[in-house]
Amino acid sequence: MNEAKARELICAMGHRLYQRRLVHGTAGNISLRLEDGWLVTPTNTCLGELDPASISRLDATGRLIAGDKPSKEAFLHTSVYDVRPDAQAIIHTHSTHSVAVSCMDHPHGCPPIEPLTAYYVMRVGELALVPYYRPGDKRLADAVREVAVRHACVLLANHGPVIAGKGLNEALYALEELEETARLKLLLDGHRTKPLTAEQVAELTLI
Ligand SMILES: O=C(O)[C@@H](O)C(=O)COP(=O)(O)O
Ligand SMILES: [Zn+2]
Repeated sequence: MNEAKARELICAMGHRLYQRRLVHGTAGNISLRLEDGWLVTPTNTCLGELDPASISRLDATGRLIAGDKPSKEAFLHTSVYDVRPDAQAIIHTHSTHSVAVSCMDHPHGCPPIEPLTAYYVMRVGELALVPYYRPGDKRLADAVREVAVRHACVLLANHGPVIAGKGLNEALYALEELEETARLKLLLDGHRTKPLTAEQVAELTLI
């Protein structure tokens, strides 16, 4: 993709996330893969007010070659691109309901959100949970790398979601489905629920 166009797309996506209240303040970051590196949003920037010229341009080794200082999670984005050749875009947010679920005590080995609906399974698949590390910690990027091989959607404990997609729109739609299903999970708290069975999940495919 043409770099100028990619810069515009990142700014437009930041604006959409902000308008939809999926990000607030300066939380979250967005990246887009280029042929020889990638673009990532600058650190400490409001995603609703991005300037195309300030977007950080990193080369294939992760070195900054243009734009402002990159997101502190640039390593985390690289980890995902390294292990998911299909991923062209990544969105990380602190979307409220997803963060709420990320703060719950999940039994070891259980996904943080059960397969409550078919659409959740088709858009998000099985959500991986990564233990808490300080934002920007290299260990966080390493932990994400381990699970991103098998999971396009990852939830960082006490932090928020990281979503990889074939494009920015695909990542956004998965993020929105995750956020709405996290809300459903919280609404269902205290109610007897009946998630889909393994057989029902198996007949669904990610779209
Ligand atoms: O939670 C954090 O601090 C980061 O993961 C984040 O969301 C924003 O960091 P920058 O992209 O460095 O602004
Ligand atoms: Zn964050």
